[in-house]
Amino acid sequence: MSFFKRLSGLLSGPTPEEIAAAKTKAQSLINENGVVVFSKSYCPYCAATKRSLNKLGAQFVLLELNEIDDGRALQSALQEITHQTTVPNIFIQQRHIGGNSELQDIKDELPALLKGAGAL
Ligand SMILES: N[C@@H](CCC(=O)N[C@@H](CS)C(=O)NCC(=O)O)C(=O)O
Repeated sequence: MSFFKRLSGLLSGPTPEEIAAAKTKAQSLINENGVVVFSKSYCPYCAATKRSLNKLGAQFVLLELNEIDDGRALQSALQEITHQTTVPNIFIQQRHIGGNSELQDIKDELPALLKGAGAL
């Protein structure tokens, strides 16, 4: 992508077409994987989520939205799908868990959920 297209995207935000494409991508990722975490690499809540999942030895698909071209479009798409505006945005076996707080709230049932999702 050209520098100017990237800069104009940063200033104006994602287009409806970009959000629609991101929605399809997010939904496919969610449908095709046991555990998906939409994250930002500098986010402390995301770090806590990744730490918890890694501690249990879980396999998960991780997207660092601040590091990919369609990250902002994906965040808007996720907002439309889940009504959640923040990261981490976590899915286990196609179920929307929520953010890190919600993940920590279900810590006790997490190993069973992860096993059911084929992530352990
Ligand atoms: N209660 C939420 C807090 C998450 C949160 O505040 N995340 C920040 C990043 S550290 C966020 O998404 N801010 C808005 C943004 O980055 O667009 C959780 O436990 O996941």
